Amino acid sequence: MSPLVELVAATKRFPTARGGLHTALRDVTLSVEPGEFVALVGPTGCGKSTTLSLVSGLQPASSGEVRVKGRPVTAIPDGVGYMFQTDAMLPWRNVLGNVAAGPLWRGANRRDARDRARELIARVGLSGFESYYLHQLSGGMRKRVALAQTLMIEPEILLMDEPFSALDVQTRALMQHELLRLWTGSGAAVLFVTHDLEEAIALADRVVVMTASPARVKDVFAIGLPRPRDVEELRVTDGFIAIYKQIWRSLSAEVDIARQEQKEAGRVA
Ligand SMILES: Nc1ncnc2c1ncn2[C@@H]1O[C@H](COP(=O)(O)OP(=O)(O)OP(=O)(O)O)[C@@H](O)[C@H]1O
Repeated sequence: MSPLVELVAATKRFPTARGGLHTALRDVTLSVEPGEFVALVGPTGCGKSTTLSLVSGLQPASSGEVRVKGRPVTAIPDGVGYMFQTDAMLPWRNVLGNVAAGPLWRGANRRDARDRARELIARVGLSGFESYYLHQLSGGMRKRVALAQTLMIEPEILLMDEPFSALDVQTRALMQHELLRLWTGSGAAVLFVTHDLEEAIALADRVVVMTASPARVKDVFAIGLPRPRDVEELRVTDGFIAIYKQIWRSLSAEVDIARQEQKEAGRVA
């Protein structure tokens, strides 16, 4: 059986302002199996979001192959949910209206969409807040709305691009916990981009370390920590600390390279 998500020697080049080409990804080979949680970590600007945009069909690969459910990605594939760092909530709609919006745009029956939205609002812990608007919600509550919006399509694949990075430490831990709770048993595969190595280890089955730009896959680490996981308790266990040190050795070398390159670019500019 083919993996749910598969990149084979995927390369992405972007045109630069000076008329040249910038290689953001080079020969990235990566797969995600059904139900698997994979985290991508790498230095700032290395190409993590670009990897997600190839899988989501938002950007075509310049060369190589990108397949979802065994088929080449040419447009946004069915069954893919996307959650970004920024909120995707419409300020003029309340929580219920926002969560129901996606299926309504796709022509779903109004009552069915709203019933399902209510169900999901309850699942993310926001019962009673259906009529609230964006400005009446905390950062964590907005993330819950975003999760409910994404789950409305019952995604087989969840692409998450630093979804919790704007949150304070406590709310972030709470949302990580909520994500694991909602993901467990859903059967969905997750491809999760983060700057935060602790977050990657706490959540994922595998952590993929990407190189400094252009991004390649440097190392892949299997996270054998047992589930269910308590993301806060886990961080102080010997197993967590041991795998953290191992991955950090790989990642920190790339962070140093990226910093050095930035310094040199600054000197040239
Ligand atoms: N649409 C685009 N057009 C031109 N260049 C782009 C485009 N999207 C990304 N890039 C460039 O590709 C490189 C990788 O960007 P990307 O956003 O994928 O990195 P990242 O690892 O997700 O960054 P961060 O860690 O800061 O979120 C960067 O140099 C970026 O400027």
